[in-house]
Amino acid sequence: MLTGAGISKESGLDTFRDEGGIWSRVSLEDVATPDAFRRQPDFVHRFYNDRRRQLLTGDVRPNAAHDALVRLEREWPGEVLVVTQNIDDLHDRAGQQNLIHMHGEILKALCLHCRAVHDWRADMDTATACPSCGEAGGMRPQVVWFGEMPLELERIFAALDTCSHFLAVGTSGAVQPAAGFVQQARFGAGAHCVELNLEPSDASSAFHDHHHGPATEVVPAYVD
Ligand SMILES: CC(C)NC(=O)[C@H](Cc1c[nH]c2ccccc12)NC(=O)[C@H](CCCC/N=C(/NCCC(=O)O)S[C@H]1O[C@H](COP(=O)(O)OP(=O)(O)OC[C@H]2O[C@@H](n3cnc4c(N)ncnc43)[C@H](O)[C@@H]2O)[C@@H](O)[C@H]1O)NC(=O)OCc1ccccc1
Repeated sequence: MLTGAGISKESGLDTFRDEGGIWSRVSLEDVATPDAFRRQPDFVHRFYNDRRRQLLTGDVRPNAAHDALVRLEREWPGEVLVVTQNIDDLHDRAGQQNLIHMHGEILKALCLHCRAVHDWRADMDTATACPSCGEAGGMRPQVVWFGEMPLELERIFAALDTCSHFLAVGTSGAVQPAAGFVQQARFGAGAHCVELNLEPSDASSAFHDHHHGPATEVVPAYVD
């Protein structure tokens, strides 16, 4: 199972490429690359502080699509792996167990001095000190930026090589290597591939079946 920003849209979190999406307000080169963080760390911190605060406001919570994937996992214990491109914690809060955040988590922080990773719910800036080494100026959100290696790719590729079903939920298929997972599942493992998305994605042609509509409708309908 691969999920993207579309699964969290109905929980009140913006997607990236849709009308009025995040990348229509700010360019990814200015906030989601290592170079941007070197050039303008305070601007990057403000971007992630805003998204972290939005996630922690009470009215953003898992929706019926997140809950349906938890039911699927309970129905097929040990058989379901959810790989999310999302840095929010909605799958975690819904109770998903076998879950990989391949692009990191906004509620975690990484220290560039000592490489420690900490749970993080507060704002962060260039003066923030690392709870482990005490150094300031090296704290960054534990998220994967463009040009950086996604997390747990070995575990993901191993699952893609052996899966019988591959479902993609709420993703545009615009970003690699995630956008290529369907080809790997279909042609590497012979998996049956299903797209659950508001509209056809850039990778639509690689899927056997398509169920287009809001995630809170098409995911429970497919799972139950
Ligand atoms: C822009 C793109 C061309 N760039 C890339 O793909 C680059 C590589 C690259 C550079 N130049 C290239 C040129 C050609 C090809 C590739 C490249 N990729 C990388 O740099 C990656 C790292 C990329 C990670 C960047 N970080 C993110 N996020 C975390 C940060 C943050 O969040 O701030 S990416 C971010 O955008 C990606 C796409 O977003 P989606 O989740 O799909 O959201 P989007 O808005 O696009 O679409 C929403 C969809 O939902 C649908 N929808 C909307 N509402 C609903 C609804 N209600 N219900 C259902 N569906 C809905 C919409 O219809 C739509 O289809 C996600 O991965 C997301 O995490 N690293 C890497 O390649 O390392 C080396 C490597 C090489 C080989 C093997 C391994 C490693």
